[in-house]
Amino acid sequence: MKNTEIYILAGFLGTGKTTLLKQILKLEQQQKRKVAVLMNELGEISIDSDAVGEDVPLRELLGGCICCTIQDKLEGQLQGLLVEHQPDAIYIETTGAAHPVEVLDSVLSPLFAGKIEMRGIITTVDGTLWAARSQFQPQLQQLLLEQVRHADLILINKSDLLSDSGQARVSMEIQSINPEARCILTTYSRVSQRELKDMAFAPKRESKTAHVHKALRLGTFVHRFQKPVNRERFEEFLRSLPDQIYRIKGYIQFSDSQYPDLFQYSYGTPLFMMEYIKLPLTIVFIGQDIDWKEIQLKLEALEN
Ligand SMILES: Nc1nc2c(ncn2[C@@H]2O[C@H](COP(=O)(O)OP(=O)(O)OP(=O)(O)O)[C@@H](O)[C@H]2O)c(=O)[nH]1
Repeated sequence: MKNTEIYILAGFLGTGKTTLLKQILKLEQQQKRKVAVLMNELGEISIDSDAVGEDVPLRELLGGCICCTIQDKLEGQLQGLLVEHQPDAIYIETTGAAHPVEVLDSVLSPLFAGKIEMRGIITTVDGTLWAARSQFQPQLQQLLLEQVRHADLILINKSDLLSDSGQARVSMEIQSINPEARCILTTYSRVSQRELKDMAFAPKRESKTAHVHKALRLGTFVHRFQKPVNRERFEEFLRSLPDQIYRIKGYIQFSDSQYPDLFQYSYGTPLFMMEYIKLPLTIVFIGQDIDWKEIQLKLEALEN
């Protein structure tokens, strides 16, 4: 039997990993390959699991990052997927705060020797975020760098939001940091089967494996809305948020709508998508050094 291919999807919060996973699952389905997904999220609840169809075996690691607190659990979940499903490939979507090498370390455990073939690390980079990275604190800049440095395939995503000269500049910078990786400009993480097939795994030896994201002091907060909220007031709330809230996702219902919206927010940009089914109105926040009590009070005020 062929070894199960393993792919690690890395990249900072909101850069397009789940969008990429959806694309890949579609490509794999066309090839009629059997795949499984292991999804790690910092928050205690998963929003992205809906991205994976019911026919794809999915294991979730919630409430921590593979690369430190839940390394053992990753091994257990991976083992479970291998034994129960014997898939052709397993895609591991890491939290945006994960250091790719530390995730790689857990995958390359002797437990899986002879069972898996490590195919590579795919890193998604938000082109606009990269272009503005000098404004971020050093630990975050370091994490973005490490995610690029250790990738085998790099998607410079959200290229629709970059000018032509911006695309050229970001591509050149990223390629010079990691000349061995294939680097492509994408929108909505669109890759071809060929680009995935051509990827060659090449572990990079020297690395700063410090728990970069611990220094980032990222925290998560979950809020469950008890009732619909006013749209304008919610938008006002978003505008009042500190820049260090990197990511929000979840479901929200507005008082002028019959159904909830899937809500995505990365670096100040909100996106709403109507969902035509009733869903638990839960949203997850990820940010750095945030006074979550204050956020909670503001959210509760929206419901009054
Ligand atoms: N304009 C634009 N938006 C994009 C692109 N790719 C993804 N997005 C949007 O960016 C947001 C984040 O995308 P995700 O795929 O959820 O990002 P992620 O890396 O999985 O996020 P986390 O799981 O929170 O780390 C979503 O609202 C996407 O629709 C792109 O190429 N252009």
